Amino acid sequence: MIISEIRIRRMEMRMKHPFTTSFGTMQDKPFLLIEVIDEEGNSGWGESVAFSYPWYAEETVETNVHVIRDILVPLLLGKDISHPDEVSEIFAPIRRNNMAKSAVEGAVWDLYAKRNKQTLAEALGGTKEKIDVGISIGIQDSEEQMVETVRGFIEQGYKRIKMKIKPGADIAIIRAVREAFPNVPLMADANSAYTLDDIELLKMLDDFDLMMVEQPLAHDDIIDHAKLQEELETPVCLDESIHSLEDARKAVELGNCRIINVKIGRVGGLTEAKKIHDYCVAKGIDLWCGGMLEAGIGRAHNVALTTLPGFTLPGDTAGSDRYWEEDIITPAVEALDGEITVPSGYGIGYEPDLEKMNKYTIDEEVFKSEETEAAR
Ligand SMILES: O=C(O)CCC(=O)c1ccccc1C(=O)O
Ligand SMILES: [Mg+2]
Repeated sequence: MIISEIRIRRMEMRMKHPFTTSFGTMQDKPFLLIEVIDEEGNSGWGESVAFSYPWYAEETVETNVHVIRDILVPLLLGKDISHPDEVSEIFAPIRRNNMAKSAVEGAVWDLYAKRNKQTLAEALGGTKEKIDVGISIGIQDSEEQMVETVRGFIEQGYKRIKMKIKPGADIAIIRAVREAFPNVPLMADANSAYTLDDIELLKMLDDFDLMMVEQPLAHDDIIDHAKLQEELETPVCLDESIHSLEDARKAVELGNCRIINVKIGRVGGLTEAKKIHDYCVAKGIDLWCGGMLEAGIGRAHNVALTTLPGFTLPGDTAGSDRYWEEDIITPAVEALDGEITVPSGYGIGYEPDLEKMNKYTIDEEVFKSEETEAAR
């Protein structure tokens, strides 16, 4: 397939509720959608998961616009691609900028699956018809409020509860939730808010039968987490530290974690995510698919990835209604009793709703290959 046209759409949506992590609070969500069009006029869609502020990773919406427009589009436009894996090879000389790469590569995966009359899940080698999902809950104002918020999501059927924690909002909150719900699968995500100096506090996590603690230490660490894991019964899960298969291999070989949260954007795309999957299956490391508060396109990609058999634990891919008044795909992603039914349509399997998309579009830049321009 020939990559004839690439479009960058700047979007701006507002989440229903603010989301608070150890870094701060988010509610407005600017992001990018990438549409890749082939010589037959088929299109595939990808979403950049970069935020407007570089608190989670170094990329931002603006760095993604620059890297996609000025570097990735010129590398890809007009190329004849037989498989999306070739996109990561074409992008390999560019260091990092994984969310930018992933947004473009994801659109090519969707396009490829559509051309092959396959679901994206099938194109990736996925096997599940339904996926188990959990929920990620931001830091709340009080223990009571956290308990009530957790109660609401348990009633909706979510299969595991993740709570954000930070110094000063950790043990007491976890204890309150565990006492209220003795049997619910529970975990905590620190988004790098602790250091090894906090080891005595972190060891207290072992009292609450948590499934795991996610990224307790520095975002760029793969040494101290091993020291921590030695001291903890609770499994450590890495999120921010893992950008590639190589990072995953080093983390596992050093004993940094027993579980990995895979985010497509953070690792540079579906091809790399699949490599991490295959490695972790071989090593017996549990996986789950993380979230970046995505709108429909990114959410659909997460659903497809989660159908791979190594995604053994419920992920953060909740239903669209947890985030948005209205999503930009039809149907919206629906979580029923903690499960999402994988759609059967080709590609991502959800239709982009252009009317709704346009409503939240700030602007669009269109790039056409020379052949496409000449044919007009
Ligand atoms: O519901 C979601 O999409 C995941 C929410 C979440 O935990 C999160 C949201 C934004 C940035 C980082 C993280 C994280 O997993 O650390
Ligand atoms: Mg996390």
